[in-house]
Amino acid sequence: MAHRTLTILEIDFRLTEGVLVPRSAADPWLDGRPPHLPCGPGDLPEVCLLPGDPARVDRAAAVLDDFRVLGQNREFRVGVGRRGEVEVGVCSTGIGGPSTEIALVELARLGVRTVLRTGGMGALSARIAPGDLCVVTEAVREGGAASWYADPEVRALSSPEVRTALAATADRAGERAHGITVLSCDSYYVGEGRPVPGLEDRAARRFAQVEALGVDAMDMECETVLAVGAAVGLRVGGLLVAHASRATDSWLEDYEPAQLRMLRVAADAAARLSSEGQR
Ligand SMILES: O=P(O)(O)O[C@H]1O[C@H](CO)[C@@H](O)[C@H]1O
Ligand SMILES: O=c1cc[nH]c(=O)[nH]1
Repeated sequence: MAHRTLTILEIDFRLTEGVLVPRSAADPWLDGRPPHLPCGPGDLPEVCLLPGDPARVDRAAAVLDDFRVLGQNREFRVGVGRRGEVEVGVCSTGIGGPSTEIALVELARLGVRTVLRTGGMGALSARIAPGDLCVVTEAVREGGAASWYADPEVRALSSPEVRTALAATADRAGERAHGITVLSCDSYYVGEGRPVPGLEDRAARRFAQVEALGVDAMDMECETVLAVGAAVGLRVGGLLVAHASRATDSWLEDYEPAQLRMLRVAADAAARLSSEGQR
């Protein structure tokens, strides 16, 4: 519908029932297209995978048939493919709460109904080794973008049917996926207790604080996906892969195969959830 948009004196107008209407600043969608995600009405299926990293959108081509990229704007790269007979979307969220919030709100308005974060994490629990898959039960909330959508005492939980689909699909693929609680934080370095020159003590205090919480892992988007997604009416869940273990101070250098295992399980779960929705 972009052909119906006119730009006059650098202001975008849309033609609505024969009348030219300028783009609203309060609600800056134009002809059903959002201001950030590079897609429009009818482009996306009802289930969407949400990696943080835009490069993981292209990796999804290895697990989805007829995969095509719809476009990229900023950190938001969007593609669509098929797992079996079922269409599955993939949209990168970028790093952290603010860009993830934007993706969720725009996806919900574009008609997506179920979202699965497919991301990396740092394991805190010694039972989780680098490369292990984990199904998220809950994200511990540390504020940020999600606090505008759900009060701090509201728990950020995955939807039971999404969690069940991910666990069952992982099991069928022969993966021993851990059920985990993840702490989501909008800071990768000091916030995740990593030393920064001159801030080593602060980072060490933070890491001790994180360890005392007793969570299984840390990432930067699960809270937003679960809390904002639920607030805007989506079914939500997350399948994570341990890129690193903070318990053993180990890092998975050959990360690609682990990401593909995660994407394959997530794509199967997405197809399962989508066909359940159609019954
Ligand atoms: O693996 P992705 O989904 O990119 O996410 C993880 O990687 C980034 C940090 O390197 C953060 O966004 C973290 O949550
Ligand atoms: O240690 C890690 C690894 C991936 N993602 C994170 O947020 N932390």
